[in-house]
Amino acid sequence: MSQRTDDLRISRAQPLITPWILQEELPLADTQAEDIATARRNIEAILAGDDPRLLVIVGPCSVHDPDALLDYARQLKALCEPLQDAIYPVLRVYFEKPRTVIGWKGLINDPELDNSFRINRGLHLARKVLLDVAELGLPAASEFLDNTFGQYYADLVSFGAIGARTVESQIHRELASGLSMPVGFKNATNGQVDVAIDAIRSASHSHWFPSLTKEGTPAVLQSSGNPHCYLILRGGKDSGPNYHPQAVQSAAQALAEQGLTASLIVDCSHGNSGKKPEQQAQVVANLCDQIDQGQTALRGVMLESHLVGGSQAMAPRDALNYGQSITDACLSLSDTHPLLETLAASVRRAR
Ligand SMILES: O=C[C@H](O)[C@H](O)COP(=O)(O)O
Ligand SMILES: C=C(OP(=O)(O)O)C(=O)O
Repeated sequence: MSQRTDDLRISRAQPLITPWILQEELPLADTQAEDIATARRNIEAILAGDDPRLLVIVGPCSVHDPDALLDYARQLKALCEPLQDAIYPVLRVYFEKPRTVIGWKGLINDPELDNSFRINRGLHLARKVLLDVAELGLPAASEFLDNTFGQYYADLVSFGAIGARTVESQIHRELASGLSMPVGFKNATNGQVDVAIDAIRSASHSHWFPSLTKEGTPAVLQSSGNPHCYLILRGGKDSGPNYHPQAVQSAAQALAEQGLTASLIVDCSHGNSGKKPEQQAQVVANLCDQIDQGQTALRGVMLESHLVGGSQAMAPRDALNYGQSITDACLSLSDTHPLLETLAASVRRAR
């Protein structure tokens, strides 16, 4: 045999379920499909400035325990009911975690949290969680990281995010150009905002790119371009937080200079909180001042919040605290509630 030159570093290959089979097993009911289409339209209207409410994307950094997520979702929904005239809550349901170096990559990649990497089970669980969230009547937001996993669950997502680590990736811009929901692009981890604006411009165009059909066949897809792409300010390593009035105004201006809607979402966590969950409250207070002062470009906020505040180290499933993050530290839901009320009060005053 001649010298082998291929797959030298692939030690295993396992079958992957097809999107079609997963969707057949876990179908989206007509009522929930209507709800998701309505939620996407509502989010688009808010971000376009046609609906005066504030988009609030709130929930755990990542889903590791579907029961705890659903528990959180039920409680969040009840807390937001009296605030519905002013804020539009969307649950963070994040399954794909982009890591700075290494670490648990989320429920799809390793659903048992034990390095067994049962990805078929992870896809199954992710779809089931999203169906349960849809049945509760809450729209879901999720980050798309793998460029094929969306085929398994994007039909259940009302807001998509492209993260700070992939905002400059052409593959992710192509993916966003074909997604059926509004998409937010984070500024880069170093704080650069212009790359996210480039991403919005790129994703608004049609692209041809390789992907997977629902039947699981490799295919070249042509997208039509996504006209509902928006900027998410999340702060950065080099330039620090970017939620304060000057940063928001300058981002709004940079968008307008490119002929884009001056509309943005501020992520109160990540680089804007230095990953200290309690700092999210200060960011919210500052954003409320900006809303009070008539900053209309500010149309959404993102909060990382779970049943229990803080975070815990990865451990076997039965040794974990219920309802506490195993990725970034979160605010507790009880500490999140007053922030939601404050945001709603500001929106009512200003709009
Ligand atoms: O949102 C989650 C994290 O900030 C992101 O996945 C990076 O995490 P890491 O720096 O701990 O790898
Ligand atoms: C990974 C995330 O954020 P960022 O891309 O801003 O680091 C996230 O929102 O989970």
